[in-house]
Amino acid sequence: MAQRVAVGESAAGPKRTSRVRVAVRLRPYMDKQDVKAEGPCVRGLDSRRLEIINWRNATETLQYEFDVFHGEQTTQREVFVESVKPILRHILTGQNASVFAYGPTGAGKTHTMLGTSEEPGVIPRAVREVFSLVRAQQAQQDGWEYAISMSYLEIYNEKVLDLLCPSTQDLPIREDKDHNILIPGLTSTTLTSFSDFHTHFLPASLNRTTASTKLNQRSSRSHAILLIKVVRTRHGPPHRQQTGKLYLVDLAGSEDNRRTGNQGIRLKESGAINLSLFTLSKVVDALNGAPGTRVPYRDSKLTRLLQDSLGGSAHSVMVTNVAPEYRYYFDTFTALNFAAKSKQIVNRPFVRETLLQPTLTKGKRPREQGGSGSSEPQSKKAKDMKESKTDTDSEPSTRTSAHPPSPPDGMLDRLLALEKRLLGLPENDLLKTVAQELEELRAKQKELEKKAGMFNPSSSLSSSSTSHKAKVESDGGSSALCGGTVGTAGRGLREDTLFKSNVVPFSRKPSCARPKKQQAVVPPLQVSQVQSQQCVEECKPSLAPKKKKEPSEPLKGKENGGVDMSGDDEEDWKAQLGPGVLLALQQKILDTLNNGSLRQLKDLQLIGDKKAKLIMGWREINGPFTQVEDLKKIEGITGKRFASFCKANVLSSMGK
Ligand SMILES: Nc1ncnc2c1ncn2[C@@H]1O[C@H](COP(=O)(O)OP(=O)(O)OP(=O)(O)O)[C@@H](O)[C@H]1O
Repeated sequence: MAQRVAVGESAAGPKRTSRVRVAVRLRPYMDKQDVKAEGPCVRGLDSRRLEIINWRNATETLQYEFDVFHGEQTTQREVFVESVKPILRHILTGQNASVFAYGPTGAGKTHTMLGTSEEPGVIPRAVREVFSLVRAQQAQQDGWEYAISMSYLEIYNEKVLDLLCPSTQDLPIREDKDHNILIPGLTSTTLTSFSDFHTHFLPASLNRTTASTKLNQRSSRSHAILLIKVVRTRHGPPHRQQTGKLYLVDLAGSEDNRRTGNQGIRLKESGAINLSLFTLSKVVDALNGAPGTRVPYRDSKLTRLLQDSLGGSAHSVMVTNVAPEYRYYFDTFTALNFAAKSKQIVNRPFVRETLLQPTLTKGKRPREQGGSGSSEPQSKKAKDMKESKTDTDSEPSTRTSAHPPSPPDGMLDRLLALEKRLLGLPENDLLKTVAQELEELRAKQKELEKKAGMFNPSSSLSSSSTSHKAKVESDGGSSALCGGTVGTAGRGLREDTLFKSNVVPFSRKPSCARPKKQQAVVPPLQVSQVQSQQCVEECKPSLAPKKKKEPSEPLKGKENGGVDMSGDDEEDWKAQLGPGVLLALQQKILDTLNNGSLRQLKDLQLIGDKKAKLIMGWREINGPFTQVEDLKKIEGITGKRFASFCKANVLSSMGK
């Protein structure tokens, strides 16, 4: 009987493990992607390290270290030779290998994996290499007979589609008793030469689902997975067969739909893409967590399919593609954190081998069975990072940090959690959150209506007096990425400490100047008629007269639009509301601050994209806000600004 044996458990030697090798590739800077001419926010330091400007303080950078860093000038050949070629030999000995390109949309994943006819990428180079490895083995007459085959599929909207046979419907993913992942019905085409591969692969690639989005004219809307299988058979005794699989995966890009401009079908695709990448990051989390943690492979088709390539049996290489322009900053930041996490995954390679029945006739391929087989110890992966040229942009002499550049323990968890939230909630969670929110609002409305009934019901005020649209100038919002209002003075001690170990001053002047002032449309302050009545009764001297001039007088808006309600009557309005109402409304704001998604935070008055992200970052690092006043600990939120925030949001939520 045949049996699959983990390399580590073989008699051949002590336990050996193979971890996921992480390479990061920085795409060349593209003018057209940088409409504000802000320059790059990421740069290479050496053949393993890069740095990115700290979004909390533009005078600092965050440094990361990976197995390999491929700078902007790296050629396709160099990427292949340094990051991919070393793992390919394993598939000739019954082991699995996988290469997957991860990263934000438009950062260069397809370029890396597929490339062009002038600059072929990892996929054509890897397949060519497999053929030449097999030829070399055959030339040695090692007693094995080799057969190479390919399958090609895409996961589109959580459906597995056969790219070699596009008419087939969603294919099932199965696992056999040896935990091999199988896709019954998936076309498998035998290849006899590299040109054979070309013949089948090129037309199949055209079947892949792509579309134009704001960020990429030809954006991959699916995860494409090429499977190259090498089966080697020994016909003399002992009759054995080994199957090695190579997965070459071009993942769809993670997307922030506020930037892609996706709508309709694109938005649905994007939801599926983000969900599967989110699951991928959960899988990575679990693999890095305590032993025995449940790994949620089954939560998405992508992770289910990659199950025997990630954290399992494969020699894996993840090429994380990042883009240097500021518009990709948060995508880059989260991708780097994801990659840094993945670096810790440990795989345990094993040989997939079947002992053949002696009666097997030549040419017949037996079914894979469980059973014992010999295992081949995998040689420990050599640290063969050759020192490549130093990125010309880097200025190591100006750096003073002697600390290891990778983020400190614990920080990664928090950053990953932040990443997940920034990627957006899964659709179901989002719906639940919205439903819950609506429920609360209804209850609040009832409560307010009840209260309103207690005041003079005949008194009325036109709602137009409090509802106003005005174009206001942003305060120059000063992107957090560019320093702007983000100073260091207000930064919490803990945040300072956390970053101290791996941040150094960015040695050149940050190329981003303060952003140009933006025009923002102020959403109407929705104070309902009910509250208006309440105000007239309770706050005659202050609020009522002011309402008259509000529509014609643009208010000072901050961030993404909002109203600056600060003024002489700062404390008056609180008194007018009454302590009970005020407390309830403040609690609601506090809940949003602690639990709100990025979108919900941005829905708060005077909170724009930058502040919302700062709030998320703050609570990731410091835990929940204990009181609304804690907001003052966020950089750029001064006492005055906080007062305006409170007033605008309390009044605004009364209006809801
Ligand atoms: N290393 C590189 N050198 C030159 N051009 C590059 C490089 N990487 C990417 N590009 C170019 O950048 C653009 C976007 O790259 P690509 O389509 O590969 O991104 P992607 O990450 O696959 O995006 P998506 O996830 O939306 O499919 C393409 O025009 C591509 O040719």
